[in-house]
Amino acid sequence: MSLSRLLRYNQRNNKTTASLTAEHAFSDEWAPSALLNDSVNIDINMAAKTGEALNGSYNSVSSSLPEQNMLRTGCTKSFQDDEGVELQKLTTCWMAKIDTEMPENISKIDSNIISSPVVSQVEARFIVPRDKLRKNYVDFATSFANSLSLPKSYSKFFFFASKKSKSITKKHQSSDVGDCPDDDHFSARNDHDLPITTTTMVCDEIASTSPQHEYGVYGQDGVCTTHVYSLEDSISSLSTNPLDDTYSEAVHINTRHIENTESTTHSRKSSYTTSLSNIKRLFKISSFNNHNNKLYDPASTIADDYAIASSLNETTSSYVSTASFSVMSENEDSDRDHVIQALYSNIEASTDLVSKKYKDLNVVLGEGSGGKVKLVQRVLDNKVYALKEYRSKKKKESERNYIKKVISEYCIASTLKNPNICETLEILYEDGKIFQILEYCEYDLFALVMSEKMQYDEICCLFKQLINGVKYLHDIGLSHRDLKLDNCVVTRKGILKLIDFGASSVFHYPFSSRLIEANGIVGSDPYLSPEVFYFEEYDPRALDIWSIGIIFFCMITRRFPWKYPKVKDDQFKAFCSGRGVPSFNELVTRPAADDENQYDDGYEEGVIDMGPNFLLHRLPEESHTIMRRVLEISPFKRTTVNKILQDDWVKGIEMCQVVGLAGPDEASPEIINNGDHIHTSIDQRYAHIGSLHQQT
Ligand SMILES: Nc1ncnc2c1ncn2[C@@H]1O[C@H](COP(=O)(O)OP(=O)(O)OP(=O)(O)O)[C@@H](O)[C@H]1O
Repeated sequence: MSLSRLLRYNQRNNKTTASLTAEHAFSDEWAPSALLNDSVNIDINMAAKTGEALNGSYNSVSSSLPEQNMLRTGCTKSFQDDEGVELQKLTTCWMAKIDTEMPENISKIDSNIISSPVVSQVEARFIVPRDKLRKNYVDFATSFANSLSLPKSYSKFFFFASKKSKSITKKHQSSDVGDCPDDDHFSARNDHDLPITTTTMVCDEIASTSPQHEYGVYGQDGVCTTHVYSLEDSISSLSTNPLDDTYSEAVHINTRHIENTESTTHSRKSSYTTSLSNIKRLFKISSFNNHNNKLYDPASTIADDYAIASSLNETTSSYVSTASFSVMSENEDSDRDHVIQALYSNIEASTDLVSKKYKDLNVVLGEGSGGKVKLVQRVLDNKVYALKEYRSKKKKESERNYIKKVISEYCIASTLKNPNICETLEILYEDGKIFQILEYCEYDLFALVMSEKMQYDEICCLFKQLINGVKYLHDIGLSHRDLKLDNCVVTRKGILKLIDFGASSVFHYPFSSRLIEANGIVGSDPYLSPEVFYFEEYDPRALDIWSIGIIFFCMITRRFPWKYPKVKDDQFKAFCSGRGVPSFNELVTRPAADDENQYDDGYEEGVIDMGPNFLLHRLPEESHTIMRRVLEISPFKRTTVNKILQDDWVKGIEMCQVVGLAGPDEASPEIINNGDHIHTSIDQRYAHIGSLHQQT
């Protein structure tokens, strides 16, 4: 299906491109296309077959598959396309050059149906030098006050004092091994103090009756204890383990948070409300330490940690226990209200109207759950920017929450300074609407992928830039949580930048070794990692890593691997199969191996129809080593952004880099193309999702 046909279809069906993509990516065309092979005549839908096997009473998922269905062959050459003209049309650009320009193991795909990737996410851990932290604090407070035309002294109202309080604690798992704060999942196997919630206690009870399902929660003695997750899918379709009856109860109790799972884009209720209080807390810590001119003080950190946990609870949706929430000071809450109202009043009172400063160029770049993004020109110097007009307040939404969401996103985005992060310049208010001004980037990655013009080297370059952008976020304690093609924009010179920090979350504060887990399902289904559906709380870094893998897959194949990562999805089920474990429960909770070289995910050379190979055989062979670990089902075994960058293939990617200062207000930064690849140019009419929609 060509782009225009796809979009017309989309329009006819009154769907967004993204949801269309998601639906189509998993049509019946997928499995057979992957399996067509001259040498092995398979006339069944393998995914269905695999699903059947998974539902049967076999000892293990791998043993459940009949031997004759195991394809072990060089699958690429024998691919047979029998869709005639339509298919030929589809394989015109770089896909047509697969045999010559891409690694041999990549199989052609028989359909041109592109998935419109929907992505999400934010935020990183913070182990930053004190100097850098102080600088961040000063930059943030100053830029925030400036952007709102606040007097400098006003920024002090932005930070709150924490209240010391006792809390019941629970040990939490971490996701990887290693104590080095600069490396990977730094907090692995550390104990983390978090207030207990009702839900976690319920699950603790359940888990204690089924010790073989315990995972990833390490006590001082190094023994795993338990964690919370719900497993309705595994029960319904995968597991044959009698102990799973216990899990039925857990599912019954813990599925309240699984909402809107059929929709492509998930609610951001919790994440939006997280950001402001968390970022205030984050800077409060630096403010505190700076003010007292003393080095890291564990005592103050504990108090701060507790305060962070309190403010974090504010962000969770109604199902979360209020045991810790209730101890949050009423004063603190009203302080916060006061500040938000004051900030809002200040924006409202501003005479810096958007219509006076920017001319609307009547081009819609994109539209999402957060609002509409348009092209504008600054009156002062005729420079072009992207203007994000936030959606209006919903009827049922309180004014406070609405303002908080908008300001949170702005606070985070405007603080980030990196060549691979889109610069946010200012926030403005006019006629009851709030606007954000962003650096303009000529293309979005979704449109570039849809153009079918990208060469392999260019894809790799953009992929490495994406990893670098995420590394920057993770290094400062922030996870994005909504990474997707649509949230990557690209400049004319081929520099990729991340946008949309509406779902981002802080996972780590300076001077704290504690991992702050995220909760809630945010983002877009195809990019979500499996644990997001199964765990009540999860490490948001691992979610970002998974989304990076899905984005790479989408760039290479121009389609989604599945609709969502749940075992009721046949494609995802096939991906989970053949891994030598009895149930999905075990798959998603497998702890990290002590010895990384012992990594085992069931990968088998030559198998193309199930397990990791289900995706890998569609990707360049050189990417397999790291992509296995990126798309690792267990978040505890999944790799980290630093390790991705250490991979030989990734290290060897020639990536375009910005040298000097980035951003529209700076003198033009130099861009170094470290290879001889070129970056695709596409007609501006097709350069953004918004304009694609307008064309149809
Ligand atoms: N700085 C920019 N330059 C060019 N295009 C942009 C820019 N920012 C956003 N866009 C376009 O607008 C689209 C929507 O932007 P954004 O993701 O910020 O909106 P949103 O409402 O938060 O979307 P979502 O539903 O994903 O939350 C992007 O996919 C992109 O195509």
